[in-house]
Amino acid sequence: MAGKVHRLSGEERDQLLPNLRAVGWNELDGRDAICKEFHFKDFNRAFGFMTRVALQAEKLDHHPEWFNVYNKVHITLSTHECGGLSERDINLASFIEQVAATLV
Ligand SMILES: C[C@H](O)[C@H](O)[C@H]1CNC2=NC(N)=NC(=O)C2=N1
Repeated sequence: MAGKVHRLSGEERDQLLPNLRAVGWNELDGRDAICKEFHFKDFNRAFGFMTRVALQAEKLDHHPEWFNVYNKVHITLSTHECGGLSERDINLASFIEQVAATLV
């Protein structure tokens, strides 16, 4: 993804975050980032999910911080380039939701 990224303004957050909060994304304490834990039926589904997210992340050059144990995947999104939340995180979170909806 080329181009400048900026940290979301208060107004942008008011506009973009409620949809993600509604589906279980939370803002971190002490860090400008969002996170969510996904639960799948088994490891196979969890890893299938991660594979699909990984391929998209690579395409977007925007990578999740994540932790997997068996059927759980905990994901944190933030943009290093601007030191906080940007539109890229919102876009990747939306994609992640679409993938999860087909696998949970
Ligand atoms: C050089 C490379 O494009 C950058 O480091 C990319 C890679 N993946 C990234 N992933 C995330 N989550 N945030 C970034 O700012 C970021 N930057």
